[in-house]
Amino acid sequence: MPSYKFTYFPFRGLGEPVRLLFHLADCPFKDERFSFEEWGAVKSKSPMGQLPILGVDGLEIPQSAAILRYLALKFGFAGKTPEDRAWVDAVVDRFKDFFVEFKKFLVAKRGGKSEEEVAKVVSESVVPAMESYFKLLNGLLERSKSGFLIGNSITYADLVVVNNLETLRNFGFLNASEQPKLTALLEKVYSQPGIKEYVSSRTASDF
Ligand SMILES: N[C@@H](CCC(=O)N[C@@H](CS)C(=O)NCC(=O)O)C(=O)O
Repeated sequence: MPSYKFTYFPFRGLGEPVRLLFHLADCPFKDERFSFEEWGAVKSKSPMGQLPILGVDGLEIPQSAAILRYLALKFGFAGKTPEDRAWVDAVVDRFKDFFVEFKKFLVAKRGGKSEEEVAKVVSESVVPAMESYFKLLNGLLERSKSGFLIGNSITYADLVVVNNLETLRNFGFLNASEQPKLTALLEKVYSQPGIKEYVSSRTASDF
């Protein structure tokens, strides 16, 4: 088995789905978490100037979605058919579209903007983007026989979506009574062997 090292910051962000995938697959890896200072010292030598980065026997692979797709194909969580794999990629790409809008909220909130400015970002960017994104996810779950987003078993699309749903829940954008299907997906993914133990022991982070 290759030696895996996964490097990201000490929060969930774009890195946590990869950590969840390693735990789901029960595959050992070095979970390296850089402070911003540690990252600053090595950023210029990194492949694309950003984290996360996956090390595989010394080879560095950047970009969260590329890392997830690479590992999920190896571990069997990328979708069982070519069509399912295409839809898994499509859902992750759709998440990225949503995240462009949602990130505006995180930047405003963490950048010390006033309550009014944050509220403007929420009403102009987050709420409209969330409506269409949630509509897609609910539609997939309505048609799903497995309770997962695509096909008959868990895929890395579920991990990406659920990690972000937790962030949305932490900031008050998701509640169980309004979004029962999305909440059920979150609970189903978090109850998977490997993930369940990891989630119950990890350090909580808002995002
Ligand atoms: N498209 C990239 C985005 C990566 C990204 O935005 N990384 C941020 C943290 S979430 C980062 O490295 N920030 C520090 C920096 O740019 O120096 C991916 O999905 O991996």
